Amino acid sequence: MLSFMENDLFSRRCVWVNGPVIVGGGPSGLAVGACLKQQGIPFVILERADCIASLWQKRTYDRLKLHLPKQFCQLPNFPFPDHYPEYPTKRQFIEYLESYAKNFDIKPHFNETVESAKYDEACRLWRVKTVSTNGSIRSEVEYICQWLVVATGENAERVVPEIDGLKDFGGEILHACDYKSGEKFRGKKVLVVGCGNSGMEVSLDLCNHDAEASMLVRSSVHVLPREIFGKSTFELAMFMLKWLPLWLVDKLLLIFAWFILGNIEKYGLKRPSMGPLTLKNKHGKTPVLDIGALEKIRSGDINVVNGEIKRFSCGMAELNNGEKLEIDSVVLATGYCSNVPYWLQESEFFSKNGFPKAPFPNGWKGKDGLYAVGFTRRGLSGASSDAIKIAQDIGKVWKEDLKQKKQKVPTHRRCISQF
Ligand SMILES: Cc1cc2nc3c(=O)[nH]c(=O)nc-3n(C[C@H](O)[C@H](O)[C@H](O)COP(=O)(O)OP(=O)(O)OC[C@H]3O[C@@H](n4cnc5c(N)ncnc54)[C@H](O)[C@@H]3O)c2cc1C
Ligand SMILES: NC(=O)C1=CN([C@@H]2O[C@H](COP(=O)(O)OP(=O)(O)OC[C@H]3O[C@@H](n4cnc5c(N)ncnc54)[C@H](OP(=O)(O)O)[C@@H]3O)[C@@H](O)[C@H]2O)C=CC1
Ligand SMILES: O=C(O)C(=O)Cc1c[nH]c2ccccc12
Repeated sequence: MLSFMENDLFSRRCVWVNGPVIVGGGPSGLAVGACLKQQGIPFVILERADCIASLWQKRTYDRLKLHLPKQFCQLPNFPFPDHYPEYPTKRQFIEYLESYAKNFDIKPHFNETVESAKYDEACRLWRVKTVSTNGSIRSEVEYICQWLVVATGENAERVVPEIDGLKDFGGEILHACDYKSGEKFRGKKVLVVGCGNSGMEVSLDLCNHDAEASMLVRSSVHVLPREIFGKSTFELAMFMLKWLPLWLVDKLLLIFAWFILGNIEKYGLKRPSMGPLTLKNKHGKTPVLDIGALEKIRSGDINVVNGEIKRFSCGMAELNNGEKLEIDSVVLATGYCSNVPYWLQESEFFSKNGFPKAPFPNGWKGKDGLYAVGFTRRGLSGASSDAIKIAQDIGKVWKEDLKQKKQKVPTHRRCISQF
């Protein structure tokens, strides 16, 4: 390790990593780490936050629960405790991840943000640069490694739309990732922009805290019941997909949804023309799994507003159709995006939107030792299947290298023993 300090406020180091560098200490990074540990392969995880799974610990609301049953959300080689409910709470999921990291003795480097990563053709190694600040001290580290595993997630950055007049609005405007609870909005008129799972659940939470929630739907949305005839919709869909084509499973899901939820279009929730799983596969748009918002929409407690925001003014949102909404606060449940294009200098494997170009199940491996985990648009189960494949793939090369090194060892040992 080379290390030098230029002055008190700035340090720069260069570190050789024997094994892969994993960028991101969320469920995906931890899963790869655990699978590598099992093969005795060392690695370094770089995490920009001061904890593991920062999305879950810092950027989600209090009432959040997993919306897929627990068997689809557990990471490799470490099941959820038996006493966990079918849909663990956010706290339980975080505790599970903490014990996962402890069980496999995974210790990420916290507070280190990867700002660039580049393959050095000359030495055939990756150069990964991180920045961390501790008070007034800025530290830069360059990690050099043979393998780079991208595990920064599909939800790395918030999407904040540019809407005229946001500055003139006057009330509170926050993204869903900063929303914790409806407590502080009691009695307030809140506009929730977006009707994905976040928009629906934030609206429901606001309602449960006696706030007046309006939810803006600009295009369309698939709402499915979380359970169909007592069985999880997701599980049922996965089961049907073993025997039936995607389009047919989509049709059946919509028939069941119609049977259980009725016609939701009359509440302003227009369904997309593509089926729910096809849409998820093609465009990554997750269907809403209803956990109670629909009932509040039916009863009129959540007010669905169709349209797009034209501009904000003082205490007001004006829509394209001329409608004006008087509101106190705005929650932007407008989704997330990948941040890979900001730091990874590579354009063959990753596309401009920060997702691997190859669709599932082929988007986990690039060339020159580059891997991606957790970009399958299949939630935690997709991340787990990527992690297993990546660790196996690295393991093969690792064992081969080890064999070659061992073959060289006797001569080396002889040399030493001659002294
Ligand atoms: C509200 C919400 C609920 C969800 N519920 C479910 C569910 O019930 N079931 C399911 O299967 N999926 C769910 N998901 C999908 C979600 O993608 C996964 O749960 C999971 O968090 C993905 O793990 P990940 O490690 O890939 O990404 P993340 O959890 O986002 O972790 C990525 C980590 O990388 C770090 N990072 C990012 N950029 C950098 C950088 N440049 N340098 C260093 N570190 C960096 C981040 O700080 C973060 O800790 C949910 C998503 C959201 C937003
Ligand atoms: N309990 C759970 O497990 C939960 C899981 N999640 C997951 O987290 C991920 C992210 O979900 P979510 O945060 O809901 O994001 P999504 O990307 O799913 O939804 C974003 C919503 O915002 C709308 N939108 C975006 N920009 C604008 C704009 N400028 N004006 C009006 N509307 C806009 C979109 O509309 P349009 O369709 O027209 O683009 C869409 O309705 C998903 O995978 C989801 O399943 C989230 C919450 C809870
Ligand atoms: O909640 C998410 O973000 C997920 O990605 C979980 C998920 C993967 N595939 C799905 C299909 C229907 C509903 C949720 C998911």
